[in-house]
Amino acid sequence: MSDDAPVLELRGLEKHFDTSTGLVDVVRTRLAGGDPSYVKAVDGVDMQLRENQVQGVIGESGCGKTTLLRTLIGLYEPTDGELLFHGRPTSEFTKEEWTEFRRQVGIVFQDPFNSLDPKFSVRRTLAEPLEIHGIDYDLARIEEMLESVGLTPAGKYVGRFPNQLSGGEKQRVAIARGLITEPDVVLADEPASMLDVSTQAEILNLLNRLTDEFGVSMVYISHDLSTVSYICDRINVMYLGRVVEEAPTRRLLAEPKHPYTRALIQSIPIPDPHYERERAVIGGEPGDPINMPTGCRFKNRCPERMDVCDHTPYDVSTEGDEDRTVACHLYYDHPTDGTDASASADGTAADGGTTPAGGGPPAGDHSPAVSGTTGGGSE
Ligand SMILES: Nc1ncnc2c1ncn2[C@@H]1O[C@H](COP(=O)(O)OP(=O)(O)OP(=O)(O)O)[C@@H](O)[C@H]1O
Repeated sequence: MSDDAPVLELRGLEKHFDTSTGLVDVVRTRLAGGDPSYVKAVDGVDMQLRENQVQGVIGESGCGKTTLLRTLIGLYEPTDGELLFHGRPTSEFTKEEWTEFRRQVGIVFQDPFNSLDPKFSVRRTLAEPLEIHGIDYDLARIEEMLESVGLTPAGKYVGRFPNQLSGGEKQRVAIARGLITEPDVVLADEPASMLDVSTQAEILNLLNRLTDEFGVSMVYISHDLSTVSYICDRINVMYLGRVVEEAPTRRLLAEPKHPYTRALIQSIPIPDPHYERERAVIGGEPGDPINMPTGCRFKNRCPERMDVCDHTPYDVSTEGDEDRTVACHLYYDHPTDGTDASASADGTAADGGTTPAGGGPPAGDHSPAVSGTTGGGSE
């Protein structure tokens, strides 16, 4: 495995679900001359998780976050694309490599109330992954781990069962379980969302500290931009199965590019009654992941929709400095004669004359088109 490769890398990862309910359904669809329909839950995601980095994935319900996480864990086989761990494609893993992968990738689930086995004491909960992976341990190792997650004195907790723990304590046990095999990566699925606000803050602070202390990288998924912003180094904004913007957290918050990201940021509540801000409303419904809209998937809800958005899928731009990407036509020059705008991504047909639908200002008034853009959409 390559040393300078990202810990985890996704290349065009896809996970589509067949919506046919059974053989009869498939035969009926075929007889009617149709093809089976698929839910494109994850539809071409690229991401790199570097050592000691925390990558956030944010998006509203149904955008594909959980499916992405389950595919990363290996619970779902990708429909297409590749998942690489330390530079090696998981599709080539041997049985032994999968076992090692499972040791190296810890998971913290959203619901601490259901993710712990009610019949297992805290001691057994932490001992189980060590035993599965044939790692020698003693009680001191378990107690040390409990102390690390703030369950002190550890002796008070080892013999307890989940029903004797508060929600926050349960989540600390779940985090301890995720870290006890000393993984390289932790995948966290909204680990604070089911806890009360003060406990949420404690769990976020704990994760922040532990990723530093244990030197682990983390993918943190949530629908809540404020928690993601708090804990993540970089943020991936996901919409209908795709990442539409990726940037370092600070840059994404200070200068969001994609209209969807801007709306997400404007909808974060500010706990100050004297502060007035125009709250963004993301009108309309997200598109249907079975019948994806042609062109841009966000177009029906986008306040900056242009003609080109109707027929050409997202382009991806690295905005010149290679440190962030945005998949939006606002960052390209486009021809005005209706030809496929993806041709402009290489700069050959650029004219800068983008005309927003509905008579709005030209795209350049919002964000000038940039050079150094990469290829067109892939639909
Ligand atoms: N096993 C499945 N079979 C068919 N469709 C599925 C399956 N799992 C998820 N989906 C669909 O895939 C899309 C993405 O779902 P997913 O749960 O990944 O989104 P999400 O962003 O995690 O949403 P939430 O925040 O509500 O959990 C949804 O349209 C969902 O209905």
